[in-house]
Amino acid sequence: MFDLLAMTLSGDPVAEPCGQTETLDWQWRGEGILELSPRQPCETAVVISAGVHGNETAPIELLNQLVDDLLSGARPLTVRLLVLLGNPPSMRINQRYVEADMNRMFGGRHARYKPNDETRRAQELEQVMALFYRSASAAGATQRFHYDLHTAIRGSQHVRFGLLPFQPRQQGKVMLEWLDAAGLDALVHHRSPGGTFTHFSSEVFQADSCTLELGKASPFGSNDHAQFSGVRRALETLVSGEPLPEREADSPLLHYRVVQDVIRSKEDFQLFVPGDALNFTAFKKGFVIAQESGKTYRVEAEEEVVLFPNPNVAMGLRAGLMLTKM
Ligand SMILES: O=C(O)CCC(=O)N[C@@H](CCC(=O)O)C(=O)O
Ligand SMILES: [Zn+2]
Repeated sequence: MFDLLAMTLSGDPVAEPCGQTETLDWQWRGEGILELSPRQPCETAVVISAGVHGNETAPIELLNQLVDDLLSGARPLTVRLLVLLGNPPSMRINQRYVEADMNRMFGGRHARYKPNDETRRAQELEQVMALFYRSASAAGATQRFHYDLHTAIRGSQHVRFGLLPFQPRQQGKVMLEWLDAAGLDALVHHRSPGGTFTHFSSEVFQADSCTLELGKASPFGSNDHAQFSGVRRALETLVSGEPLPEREADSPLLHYRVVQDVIRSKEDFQLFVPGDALNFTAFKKGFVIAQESGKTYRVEAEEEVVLFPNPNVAMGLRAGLMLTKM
């Protein structure tokens, strides 16, 4: 049977770019880009992406299994579904990216970079998403979701969490209930626009969008999928129109807001978060998080927690986020 991940990793041209099962039609729209449509009319258009960072393999495996279940008929499809494996060349070499981080390029920001495979791919994904949501709307699908699946570089005090892109409208109630049911430990609310894929889908297509972080990056085949069973179950219910699963978590979902974006903008940038600090480690007021000529980042609230601290990002990019509890 058609194996999305194997097909994408092989890089081979696809012999049959479209096909059907008893209940759905599928179409290979480009490398790692698969659209699935049920024969019945539906109100919901869903994009699920993974592999925008090539070394974040757990969600790629999870998504591949979901596609397999749909194509084999083990699971019914009741939504229009676009599945995207974001950055196949970086998946092949198990690296976050080849030349530049694609998850900073969306919303046309790819035009600010020297052209490369990743700028072209970001543009292609934007176009594919636009066509998908438009054609789904024309076919009567009015509700749009986008979940972009990632894993973190560091270990984390919250193993499963989501990041909601900044947007002026209220976050959709249906999505918030879904995120809770998926058993996430925390939700981070961005406070400014960014070049992420979910910011793009939220801003341009008014999709209910969330970046999901599932554990720590490991090579293909070495992921503990039991950690993400709630998210897998929630995705299954989403694509099959089933009731939400029961939340499997000991504690309620925590909410954080971003209070500082730490940007590496000078060569002498230094980050003072210890290399072994987990995501969501707390720092007290006054702690110097980072410094470069002309700028010092300090904890300003009584306590702030750090997310994605990384001194090795390219110039001009985010080297960490500071959050407070909401
Ligand atoms: O662990 C890290 O440093 C990064 C993990 C990751 O790729 N996270 C996403 C979050 C996107 C968002 O803010 O919505 C990213 O940095 O692109
Ligand atoms: Zn990522």
